[in-house]
Amino acid sequence: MISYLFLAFSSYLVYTLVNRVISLRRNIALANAWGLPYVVLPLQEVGIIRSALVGLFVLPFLRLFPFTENWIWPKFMDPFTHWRYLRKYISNFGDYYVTLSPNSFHFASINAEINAQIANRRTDFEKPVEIYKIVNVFGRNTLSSDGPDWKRQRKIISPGFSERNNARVWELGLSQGQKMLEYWASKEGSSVIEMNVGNTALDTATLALHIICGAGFGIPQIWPNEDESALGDKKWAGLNTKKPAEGHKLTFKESLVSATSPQIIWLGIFPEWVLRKSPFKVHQKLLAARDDCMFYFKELIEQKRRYRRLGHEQDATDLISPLVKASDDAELVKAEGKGASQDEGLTEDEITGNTFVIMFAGHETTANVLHFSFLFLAINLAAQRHLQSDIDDIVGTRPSSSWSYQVDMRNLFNSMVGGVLHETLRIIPPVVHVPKINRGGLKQLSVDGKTISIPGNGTYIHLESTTLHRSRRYYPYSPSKVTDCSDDLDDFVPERWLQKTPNPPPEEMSNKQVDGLEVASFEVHGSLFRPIKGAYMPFSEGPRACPGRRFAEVEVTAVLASVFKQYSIELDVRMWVSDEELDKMSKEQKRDVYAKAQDRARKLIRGSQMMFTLKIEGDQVPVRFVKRGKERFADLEE
Ligand code: HEM
Repeated sequence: MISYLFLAFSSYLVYTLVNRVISLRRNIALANAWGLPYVVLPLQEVGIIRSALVGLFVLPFLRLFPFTENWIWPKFMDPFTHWRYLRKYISNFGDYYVTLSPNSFHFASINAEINAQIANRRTDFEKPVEIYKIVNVFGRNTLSSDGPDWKRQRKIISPGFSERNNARVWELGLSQGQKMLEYWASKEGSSVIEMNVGNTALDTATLALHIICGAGFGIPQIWPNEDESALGDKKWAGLNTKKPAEGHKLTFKESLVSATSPQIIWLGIFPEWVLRKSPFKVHQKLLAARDDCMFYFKELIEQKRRYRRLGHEQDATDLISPLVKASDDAELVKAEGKGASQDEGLTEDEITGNTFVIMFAGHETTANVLHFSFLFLAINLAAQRHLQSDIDDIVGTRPSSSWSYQVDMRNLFNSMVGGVLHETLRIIPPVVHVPKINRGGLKQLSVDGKTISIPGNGTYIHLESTTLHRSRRYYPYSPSKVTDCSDDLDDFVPERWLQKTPNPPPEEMSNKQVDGLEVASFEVHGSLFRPIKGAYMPFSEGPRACPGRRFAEVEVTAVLASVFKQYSIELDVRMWVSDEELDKMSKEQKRDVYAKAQDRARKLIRGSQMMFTLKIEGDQVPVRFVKRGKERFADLEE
């Protein structure tokens, strides 16, 4: 009996092995036939969970064997190889290449011409929605849909991203920037002159959450040092009070924080009924947060409905009211017997799904840009001084409460403030690559005057932003002042975005609408360097580009300008010397100690890990915000 079992098992193994060898040879032949440079891998995975498993188990296992250090293929098995190794290994292959294994054929591009074609041919190159299932925990949504389903949802959410909404983001960005400073000043050991902040990521996350709640949902939020009376008549139990609504464990803010944490991955691994029976606290806490969050979403949606019924619809500038309106209008059409409402509205499940996705996609991304901008400016004091001088030139001595969206936003965006925003997104984009899939037949693309073919039948495509954004082909550069590299494309140099002559308005801006959105006035006749199409991809491009791009740009511009108008940021060097010791130091000694802090901060930023977006895990970079004029390292500017 045992020998029969053994025979059956060995036959199965041999069959599988032979099959794999045949498909690998076929994939290699395909790559050769189409002249695509390739790397062979034993396996490659896509999707948040599967690629996390490779990153957490397979690669660390290989690293246990020192002889694998010089092997190239494990580097390409890393789902985030472009961030991890930047240009190091990719440069062997040129602007595009294929990674293939017995059961997969993936195409990666760091070429602007290719990216622009792929991103704009939506039906040829679809979104691999199966890898976004995890964001369906609150219902179906635009991020995880494709085809007509996506088109319908996108048409409904887009009008919310209007100039009226951007203006609201502007006001909130300015006021929340101030409130974050007040919160820091209120903490023990800090004052309005000098604030110690151990981890800016936590507070930029709170700030971004407040802005998405305020401008996205119409629910103002308060900082821990603020009193609920600051909410005036906009105080709603649980939605923005310090205590949860009756019968709930968490407030809206707390439940949002949990529901968007990496723990959410459990809901993608196990069905809900399994998690409900799980003895682990982490699973029970996650489900409780999910349930509370769903309760608050429903409350919020009901609130928008009531508001509409009271006839206040015209005043609504948030992103959720258009979803509710579309669903109510479709219901009305249905009730009147005029038919096909499902082609126009959203189901209740889609309203909660999209509410969550707007929050999820818009919160952490923007918070990260602010966090890394702060750190880069603390490292690069000369750039910070240039930023402050531009802010002073634009807003003078006017208080931030009087800065206008129409004029000041445009001017700040086209100055070093916009330079810092673009440079941070260039170096460390929160979304490191844009995935696509070719489900159909062979597709042709033109590149550098040649035609290349992309095989079909489920070829995954990765448009890799981190390496693309470091290409000498697309970005102005000079020799690095930080390393011995002959270009500074790995360094934070926001000045590279400033140019003397304004750009002509881009083609699509001359139409009244961009992707269904109103023209954003601050980009028309902008003077910042404008990379060619497909070369700058933090927000993706084409019909599936981020609808929240302007929301994020306005938010970051407002917060940076309001903070740096009054304060400077410096790395906290107390890990090496006390304040008293520092006061007695010569300029050279101060330069040395600051260099240590810069070096440590650069290393920690480079070590950022992908947890939905790039984040510094573990040790953080402590900083100090000091009133302008009170800087300790003002004389060190490079
Ligand atoms: C710096 C901040 C941001 C970055 C870097 C960013 C980046 C992106 C990228 C790359 C995509 C395309 C993803 C893909 O195709 O796989 C995307 C989609 C999306 N983003 Fe953003 N985003 C940002 C801010 C925002 C904000 C503030 C909002 C909302 C308030 C938002 C809402 C969305 C939504 C709803 C989608 C899905 C669109 C669709 O598939 O139709 N994003 N974002």
